[in-house]
Amino acid sequence: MKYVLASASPRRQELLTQAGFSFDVIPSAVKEKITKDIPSDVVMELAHQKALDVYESRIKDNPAYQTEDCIVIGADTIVSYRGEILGKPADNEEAFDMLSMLADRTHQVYTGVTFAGHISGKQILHTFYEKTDVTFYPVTKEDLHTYVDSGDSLDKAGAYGIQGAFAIHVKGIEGDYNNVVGLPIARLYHELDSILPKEKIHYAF
Ligand SMILES: Cc1cn([C@H]2C[C@H](O)[C@@H](COP(=O)(O)OP(=O)(O)OP(=O)(O)O)O2)c(=O)[nH]c1=O
Repeated sequence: MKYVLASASPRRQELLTQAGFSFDVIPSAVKEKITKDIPSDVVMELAHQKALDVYESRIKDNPAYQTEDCIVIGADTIVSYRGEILGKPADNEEAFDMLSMLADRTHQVYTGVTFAGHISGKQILHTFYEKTDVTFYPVTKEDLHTYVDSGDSLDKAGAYGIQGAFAIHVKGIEGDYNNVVGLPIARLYHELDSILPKEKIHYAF
């Protein structure tokens, strides 16, 4: 079994490696197009676009991937607060505004995941999402500025990384921590398990 991660995110690569998978990395260059408006649909739509883009442009007709079963994994993460969808902030000002809105409240983090590939000659296309609730303590303006000025916000949905310095403001979470970081690895394993014969899921441990 060959796995391909359709992502440039170092966090997703780390999580998949930690879980014992070996895989190639082929980031998707697809121009993401949102046509849905509820968060779970948006992340599934974007994960689908990323996985399918890599599968169709780099895998499907590539002889190097024809001799074996292959699954491309695409993922997308967004933050949602009261129906508003927050992706990556455009600049520090937007990052500050996002974090001001999220401070002292509970918001949701959604990650969508798509498997696109071929197993025993049959096409596979499978998508799911996972949701985690995250609650922040109240955060002073000064602390928000310090964090945003560190530059950690810009490549992250909702303008924070739970795995970094912003962890000091996280009061609690309900659900899968890894889902917030960008890949719900336990759900991913169980979804693979639900669509593949057990002997086909090759991982290191
Ligand atoms: C909320 C949160 C998000 N993030 C990250 C995960 C994702 O990398 C990023 C959301 O952007 P995405 O568009 O989901 O992913 P990406 O652009 O980083 O990578 P690719 O499209 O190539 O797969 O935010 C954290 O690292 N920590 C957090 O606490």
